[in-house]
This record gives sequence, structure tokens and C-alpha cells, in this order.
Amino acid sequence: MSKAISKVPAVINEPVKSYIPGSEEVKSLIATYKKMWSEKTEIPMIIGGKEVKTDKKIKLSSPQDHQHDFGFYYEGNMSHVDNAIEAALAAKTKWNALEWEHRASIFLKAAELLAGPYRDVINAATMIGQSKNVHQAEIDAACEFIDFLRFNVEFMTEMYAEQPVSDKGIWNRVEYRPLEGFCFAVTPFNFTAISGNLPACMAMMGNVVVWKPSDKQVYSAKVIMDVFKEAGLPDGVINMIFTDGKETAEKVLAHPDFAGLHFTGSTKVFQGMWKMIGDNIHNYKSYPRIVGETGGKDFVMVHPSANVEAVATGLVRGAFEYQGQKCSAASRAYIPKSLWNDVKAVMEAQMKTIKIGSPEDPSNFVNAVIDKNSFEKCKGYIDRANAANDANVIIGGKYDDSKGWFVHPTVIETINPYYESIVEEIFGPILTVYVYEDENWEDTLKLVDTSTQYSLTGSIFAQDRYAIDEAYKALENASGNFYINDKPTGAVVGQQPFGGSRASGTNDKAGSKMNLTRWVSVRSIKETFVSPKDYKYPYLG
Ligand SMILES: NC(=O)c1ccc[n+]([C@@H]2O[C@H](COP(=O)([O-])OP(=O)(O)OC[C@H]3O[C@@H](n4cnc5c(N)ncnc54)[C@H](O)[C@@H]3O)[C@@H](O)[C@H]2O)c1
Ligand SMILES: N[C@@H](CCC=O)C(=O)O
Repeated sequence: MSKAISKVPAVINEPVKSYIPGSEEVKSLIATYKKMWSEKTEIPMIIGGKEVKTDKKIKLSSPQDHQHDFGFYYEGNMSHVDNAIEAALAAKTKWNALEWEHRASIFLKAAELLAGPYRDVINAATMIGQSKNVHQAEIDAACEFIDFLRFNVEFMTEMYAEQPVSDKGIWNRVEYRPLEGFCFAVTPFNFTAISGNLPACMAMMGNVVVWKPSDKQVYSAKVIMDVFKEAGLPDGVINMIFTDGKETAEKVLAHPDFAGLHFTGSTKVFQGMWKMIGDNIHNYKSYPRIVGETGGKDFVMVHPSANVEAVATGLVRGAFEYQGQKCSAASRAYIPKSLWNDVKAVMEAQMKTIKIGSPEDPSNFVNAVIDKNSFEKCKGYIDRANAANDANVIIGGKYDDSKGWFVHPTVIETINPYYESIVEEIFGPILTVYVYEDENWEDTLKLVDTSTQYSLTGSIFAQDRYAIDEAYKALENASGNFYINDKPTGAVVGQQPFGGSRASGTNDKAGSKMNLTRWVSVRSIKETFVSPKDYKYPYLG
């Protein structure tokens, strides 16, 4: 391997299966779901490749049926954090010395396992634990995760191939070393793919990792570790711990060998961790790399020239797929008065047909929100809008927690462009609409740009090319992912590099070469073939 300049297999996006009713693929997935639903699973932490169990068993319940318990996981304490750091550091020398082809091979094998034998399992775990419907599980847990792994291998080799020029008589090279020390991945509940990618891409670049998944994504996290193990990832390279987020961060971020944070989650948590790193800056051996992708308040800006059906469909899918629990979800829309009645009518007609319930029935488009906290948060926004003078619930607004955490897709209309639900991240199936006078198009662009702290995703709907260009320029810094005549969700790895700026994150674009560069520290090497033997410049004689 090291005796050749290897090429990795050509990469294309993993095809999304359609799961047509009655097809073998849907029968197989639902059968796996039912089997996993009725089993009682037991999920240990994985430290140094070993299963770690404690006396603290935490019940696993499903958002779509909070009384149904499908097993438990073992919660750890700060001694497990120490053990995970030690295990990572112990694995470092051998992992670092392994040729890159072996690292590539392990993660390409993991992708192949996910595409084949583990596809139903990781999808079903995501449906049960995170309440995603068949399509949402497929595009996340299977396809996006597979794409992250395969594309990152490709990006890694492109990066390795980037080499400097060399003058006559010398040979310049650069090598992409892993960071000194260990890395820390902290991941959110809402995307299995993100959860797997954050630790994996750091490990792919030769780093060793302590990974703390969300306590609401433990089931699919277990499947991720099973896949990595079967793919041949050596013990200790990724260590998965189930511990309290804040206490873990305090411990990890104070460690002198802490080298990099790869975080996805809410803005406030990221800001807290950044501050902790600042407070510890004198303790570290190197300046740590900090990558964080966080919250959003993603806009849909509509011009009077827009197509009504396209706008309504973009809003329904953008705001309500996966119950609005995507950082990219459309959660605020600005619609000209001339189109609003028509857009509203199409949305009402579409939303009447939306079925709500458990993902076990693939015809349910909307499933449950993740937990009681999220349910209560959504309920609060709906109740306050119902009571407000400057806002009104115009579609949906129902919620029911008798069996699962179900919140119906809801549209709030407000006359106040700073009303709470149009500026704050809710992370639920609630869209807020502000209707503007057509002649106020330019002022409304300014409002979209300035009324929230976020800058993650956003869309412009228009047929008028000048309007598209105007929005494109006026909203240059209002999103990291900008869509024209499309919903603001559903970025595909390798096609729309994903991430945002302002309070939404460091915009290092997950699943891209830009992100991978954060997990290496470059060493420049200059070799002189015939070394000078005299100190004098030519003109000194
Ligand atoms: N920009 C993106 O790419 C992106 C993608 C997915 C999700 N998100 C964001 O993630 C959030 C939803 O996910 P979530 O509810 O899991 O987020 P969260 O911030 O509650 O949790 C994220 C992770 O941080 C841990 N954590 C919680 N409190 C902590 C603390 N005080 N210190 C250290 N770690 C702590 C959690 O256990 C979890 O592992 C939303 O804000 C969403 O916009 C962003
Ligand atoms: N990449 C996903 C968002 C992930 C955030 O939760 C999208 O583009 O919809």
C-alpha cells in the first residue's frame, strides 16, 4: 500500500430507496422495526473497544409512545470520561502510524455495511429512537451517513495530493498530520448521519476521539459503533460515552491534551463550550481547533413573481418534514400580500392531507417531536400565539401527548416582524409567516437579514431574475446555504456543502474538504539535494 500512490473508488451519492407501499424494501424495513421495537436492547458505553456497564440504567423510550420502553443504556460518570481520554491517547501512536489506505478502507467498509446489511437496522433504530418516518430515516441514517464516509475518503485523498511546487535542486512536500492529543465530538439528537460523521471524519484523518452522543440518540449511536467495529476500526480510536454534557465538557476541555472540538447542537451550548476553551487556553499543549454547527432561524423570502404552488410546497416540506427538527427547517416566511391568500389556500389544502402518527405506519408524514421538553416548548409557542394580539394560529395548533409527543404542523401569522416565534429557534413543526406589502420588498429583505442572530439556511422564491439577483446580494450574509426556488432543507453531501455563520456556527461545512482541514496540522518538509558549502552570497566573492 505505502509502495504506491493509491486511488480510492470513484464516489457517487448513495441512491435513496423509494419504499413504495408493498415493495420488498418497505416490508423488510418495517419487519426490522417491529422486531427491534419488541426487543429489550441493552446499550453499554464503548471505551477502548470494551463494553462498559454501570449500575445506572437509563430507560429508553420512544417519542411516538413514551410508555413503550425498548431497553436501557448505561450512564457513566466522570471516571468514564477519564477512561475514555486515556483509551484514546493509548490508541494514538498505532493509529497515527497506520498508512492512510487502511483508514480509508475501514470507513469505506463501514459505508458498504450501512448500504447493505445494516441499512434496515440503522434506519429502524432512527425511526424508533428519534421518530423519523421511513423517508426521513433513509435520507439521514443510511444515505447521508454513507455519503459522509465515502466523500470524506475522497476529500482526504484530494487533500493529501495537494503538494507545493519545488524549485530546482530541492523537493518540497507537505504532510497532513493528525492533531497532537485527542479530539472531542459532541453530537445532536436529530441526525444519525451527523452523529456518526463528527467522530468518524476526525478519526479518518488519523485522530483519536472521545465521542459524547445526545442521550436522545443512543439507540442509533449504538448501531454506529457496531458498524465501525465490524468495519475494523481499532479499539480506542473512537470511544463512546453516555455522560452528562456539561460536566463532561468541563472535564474534557480542561485536559492539556485536548486538541479539537467537533460540535453540532444548539447555539447556547456551543457558546458555553467555546468560553470554557477560552478559560483553559493556558493549559493546552496546542491551540485547539473549534468547529461548531449550531442553531438556525431559516427563512423563506417570497417575491410577488413567485409560483404559488412551489412556495406552498417548499413551506410545507421545508417546515414540517421531521417535525421541523432540522437545523435547516423553514421557520419564518415573508410573503407578499398579493400572493398570501393563494399560498395559504394551497398550504391548507396540502396540510389537510398530512397524516400524523408513528413511523411504523409509513403513510404518516409527521411523527412525534423528540421529548417532553420539546413538546412543552412547542405547546408554549402555540398557546402564547393563540393569546397574542400581534399573532394568530391560522393552521394546525393542536397537540396531544397522551401516547407520544405529537404536535400538529402549525402556521402562525404575525403582524410583528420581531414576534417571538419569527425570531427564536423553536425546533418543532411551527412556521411563522409575516405578510408584507408588495412595495416593501426591499425593506423586507433588510428585515430578513437583520431580525435574527442566525445565518444558517434560507430560500428565495421568485420568477423575476432581477428579484432573485437582488435577494442573492441583499442576503449574502444571511445564510450559509442559500436556495433559489427550493426549500431550505435537504443539503446533499458533495453537492451543497452544509453550514452557517453568525450565531449558527463556524461554517466549516460538514462533509467537505474545508472541514477535514480542521483536523490536521500541516508539516512542511524541504529537502535540499546538494547543500551549500559556503555561507557567502555570490556578490561577496
Ligand atoms: N448547524 C447544523 O449543522 C446543525 C445540525 C443539527 C442540529 N443542529 C442544532 O442542534 C440543536 C438540536 O440538537 P440538540 O437538541 O441535540 O442540541 P443540544 O445543544 O441540546 O445538544 C447537543 C449535544 O450537546 C450536549 N450538551 C447539552 N448540554 C451541554 C452542555 N451544557 N455542555 C456540553 N454539552 C452539552 C448534548 O448532550 C448533546 O450531545 C438545534 O439547535 C439545531 O439547530 C445544528
Ligand atoms: N443537512 C440537513 C440539516 C441538518 C440539520 O439538522 C439539511 O440540509 O436539511
